Amino acid sequence: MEAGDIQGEMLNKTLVVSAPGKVILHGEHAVVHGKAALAVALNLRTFLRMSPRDDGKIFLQLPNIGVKLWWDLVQLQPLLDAFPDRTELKPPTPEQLARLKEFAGTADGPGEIHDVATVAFLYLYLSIAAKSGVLPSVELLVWSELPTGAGLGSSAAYSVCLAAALLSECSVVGYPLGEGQSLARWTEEELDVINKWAFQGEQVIHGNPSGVDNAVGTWGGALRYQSGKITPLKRVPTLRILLTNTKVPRSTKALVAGVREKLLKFPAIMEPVLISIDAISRECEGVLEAMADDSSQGHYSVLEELVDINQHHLDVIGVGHPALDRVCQATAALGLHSKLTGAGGGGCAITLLRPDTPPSVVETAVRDLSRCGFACWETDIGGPGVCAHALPSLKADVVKVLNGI
Ligand SMILES: Nc1ncnc2c1ncn2[C@@H]1O[C@H](COP(=O)(O)OP(=O)(O)O)[C@@H](O)[C@H]1O
Ligand SMILES: C[C@@](O)(CCOP(=O)(O)O)CC(=O)O
Ligand SMILES: [Mg+2]
Repeated sequence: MEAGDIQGEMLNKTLVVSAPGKVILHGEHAVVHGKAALAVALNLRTFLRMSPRDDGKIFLQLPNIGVKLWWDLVQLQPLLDAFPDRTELKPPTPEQLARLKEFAGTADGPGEIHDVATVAFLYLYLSIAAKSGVLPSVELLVWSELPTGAGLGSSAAYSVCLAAALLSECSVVGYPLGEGQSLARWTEEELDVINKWAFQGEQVIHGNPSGVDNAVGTWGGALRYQSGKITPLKRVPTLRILLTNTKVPRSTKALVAGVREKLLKFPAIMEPVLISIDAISRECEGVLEAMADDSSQGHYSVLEELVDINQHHLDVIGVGHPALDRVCQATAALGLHSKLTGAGGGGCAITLLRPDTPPSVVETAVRDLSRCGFACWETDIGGPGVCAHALPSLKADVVKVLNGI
């Protein structure tokens, strides 16, 4: 395909999309090895604004990580050789990734975080261009309320936003926002397409993702995920969750690779731990369902025990961290129960609160955890998946960032 040789149809208007982060209640890491995970959408989102240009250039701005790049379409066009239009989506090959990394020229740049985000963008842009026959000249700005690299699925929210916007721009899916609407969602079939492409972005960022994070980013709400099968949890009670970001940096890709190594080294020891984590997810799902009809306090004791057991398991598979231990200890001193969430090794922990946990206990927990240098807040869960927005309908601070102010 030549840069000027447009075969497909372009949408050619400004798109604004958002996707939520997530909290994994149970099943992180085990889900990479075919076990079940329970995950819920967070009320913190990633936003993307994409506008057409008429100068044959592509601009990419990622203010969370200080990336500001641009390319000419004629520079990108030769890279399409590495992206044959396949009907079936295949994982990125090491050759494709090496070529994109070399092209992005980030080898002597500010490091892994920037490389990965840029290469994930280029990978999705070029694969969708190869599929649709459209190589659009656009400027993109992606900004997130989520901390990046902290276990709350920022990589998946980033991939979901890119997939939704690029697929819409190249008319692989429709753009659902009509005239006068402030918010709209794609059809179930289109969401399925967006989710599959977002998984490709996660493969670039994580190496070997399970797909749970992009599923929550796409569908929102609460779901059970196992080996690609997404089951919405319809009867989840309103859970109160305290989130703590230890601010210890870590990479999901490295942690997932570490667990795989341990599993290969000690299969007879590690596989039973993963089986037990799977059983915890199933037990938790049963309890959550029972709570929809009966809100007795006994259910909370079981949920708390499951949190404690799983935290120990996650330590055993090597994804704990002293900072996460401090969260568990500080909250245990107040009778609360915590576990890491996401890839661990630092990043975030969740603390389960009961409906009647007194405000004074929550305030003390927040104070104690803040004194450790952690960020800590009570959060809402179960928000919507990927959405298209009219820019003026978003919160003023988000509009400001998306306008590049
Ligand atoms: N808003 C964003 N802007 C740019 N890159 C992002 C953004 N959110 C996530 N990323 C990419 O995802 C990576 C973090 O992914 P990961 O290690 O899986 O952590 P998590 O998904 O838990 O936040 C970042 O290093 C960056 O490359
Ligand atoms: C560890 C894992 O289960 C979740 C990773 O989540 P996060 O990138 O830390 O937000 C990996 C995966 O499911 O792909
Ligand atoms: Mg991630």
